[in-house]
Amino acid sequence: MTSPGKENLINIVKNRDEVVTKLSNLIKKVSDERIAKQGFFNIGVSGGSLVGFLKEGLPKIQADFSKWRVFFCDERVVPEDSPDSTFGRYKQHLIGATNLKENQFVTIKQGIPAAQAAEDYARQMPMYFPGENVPKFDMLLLRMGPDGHTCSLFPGHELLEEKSKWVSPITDSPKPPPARVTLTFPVINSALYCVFAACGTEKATMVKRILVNKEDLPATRVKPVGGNLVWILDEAAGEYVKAV
Ligand SMILES: O=C1O[C@H](COP(=O)(O)O)[C@@H](O)[C@H](O)[C@H]1O
Repeated sequence: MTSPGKENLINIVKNRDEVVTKLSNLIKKVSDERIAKQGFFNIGVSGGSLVGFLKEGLPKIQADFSKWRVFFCDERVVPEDSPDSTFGRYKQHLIGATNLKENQFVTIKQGIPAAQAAEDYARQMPMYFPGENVPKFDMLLLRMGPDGHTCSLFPGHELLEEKSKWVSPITDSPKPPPARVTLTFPVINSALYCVFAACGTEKATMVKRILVNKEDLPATRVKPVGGNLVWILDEAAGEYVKAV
């Protein structure tokens, strides 16, 4: 059961194709609502397998992409043409496949140290979130790594406790590459929608630790205050979880 206007917290669908479809339809719905209300849609995207989901799903939806402003939940401090560059992968797979243009991506500067890149990214934000004490994204598309990390927020790392910065550098990421820039929890938990999409048996145990056991892991700390938290899982990833 869902409350009116609220999304299901946990959605379990049959397979990866249905995850992609459900995710894309939710993005379209929220994009339409936000554009009708404010004239634009501020979305934050993650890297990893999400790029593949969006590459398949977004070309099939009729969203007004011209009104989108695309930010990065995290980014690796590497040249844009590196296979590790999240922007590089979106540029390769989404621009052209959708009506999104390169200048709609709010990118993280490369060729400078992570600390400066994080400052520069944070400095760009007020332009897109005028008058907001903390940027309130319309939607953040998140992933969960095998250790429970999300964005570039890793288990046990001091960045989990960051309370004031909107964006932080990290230079000791346990997952390579080590230098990255990430949104912090104050921003993540201010979003209107935080959406995790995950597939496959390899995610099942970590999904259980987060959604059933509620262990204190980075992905468990995603709890948007006054917003919606949505998980979209296939049957394999959701093996130990009940849809609610
Ligand atoms: O390094 C990263 O990994 C996580 C998880 O990615 P996935 O491979 O499990 O899809 C991702 O959320 C993050 O953006 C990325 O930098």
